[in-house]
Amino acid sequence: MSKILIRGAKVLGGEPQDVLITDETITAVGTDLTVSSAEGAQVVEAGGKILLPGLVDLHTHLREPGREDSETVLTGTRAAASGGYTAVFAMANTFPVADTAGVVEQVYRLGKEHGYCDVQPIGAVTVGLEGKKLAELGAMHESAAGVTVFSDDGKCVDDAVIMRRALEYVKAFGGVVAQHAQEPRLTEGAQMNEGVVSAELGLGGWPAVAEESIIARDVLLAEHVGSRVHICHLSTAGSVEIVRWAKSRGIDVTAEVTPHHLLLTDEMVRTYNPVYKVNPPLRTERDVMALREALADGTIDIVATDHAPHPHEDKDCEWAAAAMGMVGLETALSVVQQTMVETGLLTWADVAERMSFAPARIGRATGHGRPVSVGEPANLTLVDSAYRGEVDPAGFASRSRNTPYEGRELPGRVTHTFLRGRATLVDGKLA
Ligand SMILES: NC(=O)N[C@@H](CC(=O)O)C(=O)O
Repeated sequence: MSKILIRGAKVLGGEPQDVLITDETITAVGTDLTVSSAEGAQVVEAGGKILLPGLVDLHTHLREPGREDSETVLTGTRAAASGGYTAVFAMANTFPVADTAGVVEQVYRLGKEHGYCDVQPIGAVTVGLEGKKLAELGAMHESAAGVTVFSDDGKCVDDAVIMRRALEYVKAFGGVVAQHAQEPRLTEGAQMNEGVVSAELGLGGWPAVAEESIIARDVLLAEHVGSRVHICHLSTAGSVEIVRWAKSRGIDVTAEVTPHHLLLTDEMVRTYNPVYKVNPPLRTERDVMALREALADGTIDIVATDHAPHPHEDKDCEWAAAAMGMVGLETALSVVQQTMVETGLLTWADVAERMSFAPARIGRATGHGRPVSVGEPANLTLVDSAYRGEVDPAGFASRSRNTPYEGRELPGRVTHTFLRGRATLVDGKLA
């Protein structure tokens, strides 16, 4: 029997408590466990630190199979553990595409084998992400991977009939379609947010309406068929308004925002540094403020990283040729601390809701996003919120280094992560 005592941590940011883990389970939570049941336990001194439920990322690109030069299930789940995650949902835009039971089972098994973080594969909505023909959604759901989230992320399911059918199909087993909202015709040749900066730089603009028009259509489709839709990476103030309206109407919609859309704006593109090139693009200060407010008031349900690793050669080139995407697993919590907690918009308990409880609910991740209480699986994250330090990508566990935060000071550091009672991260080092 293995026992770990986490001593004096502020559980969800509240009063200091001791938390006892026995094997895989939380077996005691209280103010002084040292004398009683905790005898013989290995002690983790956590005075002043915040204890959260293990984080859950609904939007991670692990790249395996096919682009192991940028990330693998092993390196990606090590990055996840470093960032405090105990479960990640792996996007389907791999090579081959995760559009069959075979591919999703492979990704699922790799996650289990490596043991750093649970991997829940996301299945493609359409065969080959081509938007033409529904993939085998039922077979992926019934496979060992038990897929519940389907997405063509990287591409939009732009055909309204295909989207309708997908929504109808997943309804039968309580699944959800996660839409990458990007009207393709409106974003042909787009390189950055359409606005003042794109006009000045002479780069192809990506209008907000390309995102908003798809969200408007899809919440109406979800209402029409009585199904559940999730909107990936909201990036505009208008998208927030549409989701707010849909929720007020009782439509079953959930939405995510990435850490980078809570912090960075299209002003960064003036550097022409492709590290800032991402899909959806960085928007304006007004959008950033609307996204923060929406995450605070619950219009946006969760923070999801959209961790999109790319090798050096795909990013270290001219803007137009560069791949889109940023890594995010290892900096997400720090960015949320800076933009949402230190601004007074969220408490740590709210962070637990938006980065663990709610994503686990949306994706039906069994055993994750559970309260820190007796009898629950010990999936936990310990955060030193007082820490201040510059981001050094050389220390990343991810195989890729395409972070927009290199050299930037960010607050907070995950010191320990526990996956079912086993430490995957100890004192900031992978176990
Ligand atoms: N978010 C990104 O900028 N990139 C994603 C896919 C995508 O959404 O384009 C990727 O897979 O690299």
